[in-house]
Amino acid sequence: MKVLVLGAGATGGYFGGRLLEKGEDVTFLVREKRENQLKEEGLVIKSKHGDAHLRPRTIRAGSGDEPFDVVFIATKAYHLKEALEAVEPFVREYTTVIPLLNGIEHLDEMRRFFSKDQVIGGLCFIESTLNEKGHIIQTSETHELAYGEWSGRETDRVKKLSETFSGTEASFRLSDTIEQDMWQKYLFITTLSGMTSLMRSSIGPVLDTLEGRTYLQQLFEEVRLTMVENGAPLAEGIVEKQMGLTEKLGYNMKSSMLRDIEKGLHIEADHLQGYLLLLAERTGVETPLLRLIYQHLKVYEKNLQ
Ligand SMILES: NC(=O)C1=CN([C@@H]2O[C@H](COP(=O)(O)OP(=O)(O)OC[C@H]3O[C@@H](n4cnc5c(N)ncnc54)[C@H](OP(=O)(O)O)[C@@H]3O)[C@@H](O)[C@H]2O)C=CC1
Ligand SMILES: CC(C)(CO)C(=O)C(=O)O
Repeated sequence: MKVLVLGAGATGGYFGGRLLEKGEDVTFLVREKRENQLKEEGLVIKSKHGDAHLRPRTIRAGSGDEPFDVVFIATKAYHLKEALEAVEPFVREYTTVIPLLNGIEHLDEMRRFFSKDQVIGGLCFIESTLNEKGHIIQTSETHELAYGEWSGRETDRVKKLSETFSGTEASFRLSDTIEQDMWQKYLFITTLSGMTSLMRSSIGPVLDTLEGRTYLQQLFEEVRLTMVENGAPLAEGIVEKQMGLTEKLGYNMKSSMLRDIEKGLHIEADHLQGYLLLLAERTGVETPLLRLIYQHLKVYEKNLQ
């Protein structure tokens, strides 16, 4: 299977790199600076699951229209439109497109570019970042990429994907509840990134204070209610489950949003917290803490300009 990864950053570089390491036919669609970095340094993964030093094949936007069987979309949400324009010529009607972004709003944009049938569900659980040399630094125990049909069915195409993804160092999981998985990850990441960014702290110190835990629970509840009122298929008891998961995170665990803030980079505030506020307004859900967090993130963005 010919695999194209759009974006050789922290997530795309990691999972695409693991497929390449296994011997799959992987190409990365990149921009000039990253292409040069990959030529000079190679695709370097430093991970608790084993390091890798790879020489990937890269292509650039406008460099032709070679077809691919599967395309991973692994950019930040604020780069999505340009990224989709770049990848479009490499997609055919038989191509399966798998998004790795956090959130939900990108699905609308992707379905405008490709047919509903081409885009399946996808997400990843991983802590990964790029250092100043462009090396991928992967620090979490979990390094899982989940994908699946919206119907949950094990179709021929996802069976073929499973074969391609099996035996890889990272964990690729075929899910029969991918829509629910994506909403639940969205609940988790909006809360975790919102709280750790607001507090400018990893999760440990936040949980170490009584008020921190109370606010975390309140934020989970605001987001859960917003999602449920907008028809999201969340499981019963999801807040208790995710509070439990959060308590088990390492003391120094940070969201990728906080890591980006620490590096002075752009963040996905509109895509994550902002979109939820729109959904809350649409259905009349009160979300005071989410509003404060969004305002805080917008002030950070304003100061970047
Ligand atoms: N990092 C993490 O731990 C996790 C991240 N996520 C989510 O995954 C998504 C991707 O995040 P992440 O991998 O961290 O982001 P990164 O910024 O590390 O990587 C994104 C990559 O996309 C590239 N890119 C952007 N636009 C284009 C384009 N038009 N053509 C080609 N390449 C392009 C960027 O390249 P360039 O260098 O040219 O800008 C960059 O290398 C986000 O939604 C994030 O929330 C989810 C789970 C964990
Ligand atoms: C919480 C985590 C690390 C899980 O994958 C994540 O998605 C992020 O920080 O963006």
